Amino acid sequence: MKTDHVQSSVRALTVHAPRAPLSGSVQVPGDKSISHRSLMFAALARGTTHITGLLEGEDVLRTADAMRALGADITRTGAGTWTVRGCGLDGLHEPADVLDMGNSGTAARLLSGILASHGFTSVMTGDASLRGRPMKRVMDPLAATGAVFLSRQGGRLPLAIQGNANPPPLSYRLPVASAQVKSAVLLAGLNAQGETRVEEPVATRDHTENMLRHFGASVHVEPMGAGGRVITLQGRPELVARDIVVPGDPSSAAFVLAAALLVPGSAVSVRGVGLNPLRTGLFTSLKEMGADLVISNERVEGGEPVGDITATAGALHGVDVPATRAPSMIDEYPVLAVVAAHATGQSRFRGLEELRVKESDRLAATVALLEANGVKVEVVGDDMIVHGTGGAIPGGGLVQTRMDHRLAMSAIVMGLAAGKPVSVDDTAFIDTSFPGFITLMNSIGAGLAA
Ligand SMILES: O=C(O)C1=C[C@@H](OP(=O)(O)O)[C@@H](O)[C@H](O)C1
Ligand SMILES: C=C(OP(=O)(O)O)C(=O)O
Repeated sequence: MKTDHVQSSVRALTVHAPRAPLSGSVQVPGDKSISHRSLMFAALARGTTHITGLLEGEDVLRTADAMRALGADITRTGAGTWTVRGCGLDGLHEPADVLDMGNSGTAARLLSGILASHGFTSVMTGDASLRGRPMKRVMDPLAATGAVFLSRQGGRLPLAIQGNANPPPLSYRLPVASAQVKSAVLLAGLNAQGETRVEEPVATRDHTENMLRHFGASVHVEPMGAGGRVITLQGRPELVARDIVVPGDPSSAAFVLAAALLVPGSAVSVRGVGLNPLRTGLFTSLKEMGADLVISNERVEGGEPVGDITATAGALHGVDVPATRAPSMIDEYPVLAVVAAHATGQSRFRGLEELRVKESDRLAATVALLEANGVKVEVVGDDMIVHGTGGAIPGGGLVQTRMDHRLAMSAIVMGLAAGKPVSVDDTAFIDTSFPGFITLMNSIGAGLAA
């Protein structure tokens, strides 16, 4: 039986409400989406890229290992500071072993675009969670490269790819609102002669578009319909190394800010948070709930908007979040559901079908998290309806985190605001995206057993 290295360190935790309000000013680790892309694109560029603020979570370290296996010279020179000596577009070589992408869907799916458009054979696998997630959503568009894919039934890892070094340009309309699928197609198009085109009916995070432009590719984005976009990429660009500053991850800041909103008397600031408009749906939703959330010191760092966010505890009421907002907050629904459980009145989150295929079935897992702690919640089609307690989450339940880092962190936030302690079966997977989370939460007074 393959032992996934994160699973081998199960870390259960019982969370009690803190004796005093949370307070302080912190920084969260670098953005996971931008960190993955920094390593991948720097490896494809000519020259040496210096990265600061890289997220050193398990998921991103898997990407570093994979790009090394493909020939990039990647070195850690300090906390969050890394150097990548790139190979150029044609410089990657066949990996000598299976590429293990751990728990990371972003790593596996973006890398599939690179592997499909290089003239060698490679095999990707992952942990039990990732091996259960759909890869057909990238295999389908990437088939047009002429690459050959061999996967388990239903398009699941392990996946073997015999790539084509001279793919035709691709043209694809996304059937699901997925930045990972969009990015896989664009990455494959890098090696194609001609223009690759991706239509997305709903805009999704545009870190790939921004960063490819940063490295010198010709990428154009045009509006399409109501909220959609067409992205075009000119193939075979000369990608040139350029330094990268990774902002704080808003999907990680979400947990710290939510805890501050729920623990009475708390006020916490998170500095240097990425504020890419396609990542800030949670903050919009929290403000609609009446949250005292103040964004200050806005600036641009490394081409991305950044700001400091201060959350102050106070009364919250229910919110109706439209499906069109989902892509800009897709990873934040578990923790938003915890905030909604605390609020007064009903909240409805619409169009959550994509939650079913994350590290866990997050729709089912979030429902179970709430119900185990005495909160009434329903699923109607692809919508979740949370019946807020008005500040009296009963608690006292055990949360099964199902190898999902965001379930574990959401359960911890709930425990800090519940009447009775909340038990979390395993916090180990938090290291995939937010190493040091428990230490950081204790630095603002959470009082978690380390
Ligand atoms: O492109 C990315 O970096 C990501 C896109 C999202 O997945 P989908 O694009 O599949 O929605 C998100 O859930 C994931 O955490 C990171
Ligand atoms: C879904 C997530 O990441 P990935 O798809 O990379 O596993 C996440 O970080 O919530």
